[in-house]
Amino acid sequence: MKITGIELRRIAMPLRAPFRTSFGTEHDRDVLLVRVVTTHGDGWGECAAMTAPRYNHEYVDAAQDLLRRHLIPALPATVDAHAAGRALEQFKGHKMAKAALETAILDAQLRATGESFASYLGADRASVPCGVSVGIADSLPELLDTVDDFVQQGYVRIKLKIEPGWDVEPVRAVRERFGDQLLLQVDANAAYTLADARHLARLDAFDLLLIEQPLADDDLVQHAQLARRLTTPICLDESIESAAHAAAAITLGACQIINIKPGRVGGYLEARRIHDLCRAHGVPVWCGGMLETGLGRAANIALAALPGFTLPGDTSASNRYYATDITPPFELTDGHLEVPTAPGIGTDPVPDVLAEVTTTTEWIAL
Ligand SMILES: O=C(O)CCC(=O)N[C@@H](C(=O)O)c1ccccc1
Repeated sequence: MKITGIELRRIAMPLRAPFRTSFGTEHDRDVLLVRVVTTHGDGWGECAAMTAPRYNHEYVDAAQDLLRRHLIPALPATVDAHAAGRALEQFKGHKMAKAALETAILDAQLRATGESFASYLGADRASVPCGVSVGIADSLPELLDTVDDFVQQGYVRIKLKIEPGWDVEPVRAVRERFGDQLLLQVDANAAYTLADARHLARLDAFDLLLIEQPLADDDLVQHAQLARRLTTPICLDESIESAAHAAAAITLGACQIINIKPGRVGGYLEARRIHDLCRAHGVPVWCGGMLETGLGRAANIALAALPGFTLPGDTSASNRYYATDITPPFELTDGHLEVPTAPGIGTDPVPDVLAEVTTTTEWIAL
């Protein structure tokens, strides 16, 4: 497949409501989309990087700059997703920028061969159960109303963002209101230290599925020490940027579950490698989210349909974050989303909506 040019497009996506985590509050997403134009058709990739480097070290302006200056010029004239991945290995880090480019190339490649992401990646399900991520609220009543709304919509799992000062009480309130049957987990986004171990152990009383990324992203050893002091399984997110990281975390006992985000790990090929490794070790995985539009969401749903994804992911419906998605919306049915079956990622931007939200476009001829 020969690439004739690549479009770097920025879109402004206002969130339906502010989304607060331990590292800040998101009000809108400034999203970088990569469109690869090839001799066999187009492909789309969505960059997960946020406006500021708060989730991890990446941010969207840096991703676009890196794509323009280094990643796109490094692509071989004739390319497929594997060749692109190999070509980009010469550059350190910046997994989200690399993932967006590799995904766009994989999308173009699969649209040309007529194969869906789900089929190519090895999905074994036609729909996936969906969890939802609930931000830090201003009060317990507000939190309970939000959770109630999502439970009524049919979400099969609730994830609560936590931080010091907002952890045990919100979890206790949700458990008391919604009972012990509700699948419930928490996400700290690295807000705690090992000194908080005794406090975090108080969460063991609430039968949580997992506690996600309690400690710093670069500290597997302390996560392993914390794991020995909790009964709640530890799930890692920010700490796992590759299959090698996943192998080290499992070997050290730093986690019992892994949240796989294709952007964070450099793309869907590495995401599948992590899935395969975890499956071989009996480590459950689930698909995390970065507030993706329908383009990234479509590819994530396909990934979430692989056999080792045994826990509901953050693959929520489009309307969880956006009043109008740039693709036909993904809508929950009985707590599940249908896995796209059309070639490639299986969906396309709606031209008028995309034009409406576009802030800049940049064309790079190859
Ligand atoms: O549903 C989604 O797409 C978001 C799920 C979610 O909570 N993402 C978190 C996270 O740390 O995993 C997040 C990432 C980046 C920015 C905000 C929130």
